Amino acid sequence: TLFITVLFWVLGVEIFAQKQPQVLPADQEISLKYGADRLGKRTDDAMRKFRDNRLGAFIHWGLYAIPGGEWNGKVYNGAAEWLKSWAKVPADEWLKLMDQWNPEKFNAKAWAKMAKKMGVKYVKITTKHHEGFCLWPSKYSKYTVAQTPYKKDILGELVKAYNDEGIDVHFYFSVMDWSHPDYRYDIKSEEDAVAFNRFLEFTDNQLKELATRYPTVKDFWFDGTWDASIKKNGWWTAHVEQMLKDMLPGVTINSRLRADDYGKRHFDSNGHLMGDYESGYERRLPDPVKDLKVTRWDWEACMTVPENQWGYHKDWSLSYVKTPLEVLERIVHAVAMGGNMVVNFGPQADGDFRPEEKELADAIGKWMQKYGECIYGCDYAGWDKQSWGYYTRKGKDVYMVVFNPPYSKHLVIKTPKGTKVVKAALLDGKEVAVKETARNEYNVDMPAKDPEGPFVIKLQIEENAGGADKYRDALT
Ligand SMILES: C[C@@H]1O/C(=N\OC(=O)Nc2ccccc2)[C@@H](O)[C@H](O)[C@@H]1O
Repeated sequence: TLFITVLFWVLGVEIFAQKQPQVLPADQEISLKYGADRLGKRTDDAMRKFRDNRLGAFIHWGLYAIPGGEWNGKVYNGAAEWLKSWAKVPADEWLKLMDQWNPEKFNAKAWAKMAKKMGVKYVKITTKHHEGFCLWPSKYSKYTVAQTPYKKDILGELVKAYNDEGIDVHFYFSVMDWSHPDYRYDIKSEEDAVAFNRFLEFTDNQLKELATRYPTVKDFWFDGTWDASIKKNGWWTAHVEQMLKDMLPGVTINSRLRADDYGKRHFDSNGHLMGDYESGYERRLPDPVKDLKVTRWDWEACMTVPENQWGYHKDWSLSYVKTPLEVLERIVHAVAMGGNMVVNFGPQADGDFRPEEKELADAIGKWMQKYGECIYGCDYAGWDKQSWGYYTRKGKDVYMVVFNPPYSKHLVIKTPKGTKVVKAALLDGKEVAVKETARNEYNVDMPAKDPEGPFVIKLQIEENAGGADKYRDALT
């Protein structure tokens, strides 16, 4: 009996183990059925709009906003949207929070106006987070807004309000669903496999429901896809990407959804990006000197204002809260490296925003109003990073976004070979002096009047300017 038991256990583990790729010479690619289906950046209009939008906002709103990080009198300093996990609350007890879901201050039009004033071009909304509570009246779950005192379709109200303001809507969707009895963290038995296949069908149905009910959605941002159960079902992640693209031509899909034949995530076993843009830069950014590889593909970063709070937490004193300037620098840093930035908001349970978030939206909006042309439609300039700040570029225009003015009063520029700086001016047209100091090196003067905050200088350049120059390299 023992032998049989061990045999079955070994077989079981063997059958449900993650497939491993054969090892090949480095230059040889392995054949994949569920790897990247495209090499290089997408060049269609829908992707161009995704890229040109550059600045987005995240909305993390769910039952977790009600307790706001506190459970049974204990405040947890972990991410508030994970409180169910920190406080070890059983799903049925957690979902009883639905009886209190009645955001009497919720006004979708006011949310959309706030986003418009902030200058975001898109908003990513948590349709369903890990807790399994749906902001839309899904017919595949009993844990939705329809079964709360609020009753109405919050997601539908938000999609209309944002779209009416000309703001694109993206859907955050957590595959991991703590409310669903068929969710599995791993597949270790036939029973696991049967249950999880039921779960994948349920998930397909919810995704088709979202795509059908809200056809103006421009993007699906998948999360909750790191468990072994998903990595062992790379085929399903490829199927979901294709299913949504068939239903909504042009829709964009993030890399975090995807796992290939061997469970490799984001980048397949041959190193190619899956999905339409990399979504690994969460609360961190690529280094502007060491990580220039990211300029080869589309990517989108997302960030929290406290150190790590996506959902509403009642006590922001528990961690460092970024100032508007620190948020702004991250936005510019992302665009300067060819990426998008999504700034997170965690609305209160009553449907209003906390004062810090309203002040942040206002401050960012004021800057974008004045300097947004160095963000929207801009990309990596390809020039060496300097200490005073960041370059962005749009066609022939190169922008200097200055965060750290030097005591020398000169902003040093090093241009690529064959590129000359012809003129430099503030965005109001006022010129600032440019002096060539060496081959491909210039000093740009700080403006006479201190801009009192991060500001932009627009450069007029001449590329492939040939001809000998007066400089001699040192003979070393
Ligand atoms: C945007 C955030 O996304 C999450 N998790 O993200 C990740 O786990 N990110 C991650 C994981 C591994 C590597 C890089 C990023 C969620 O758990 C969290 O509540 C929030 O919705």
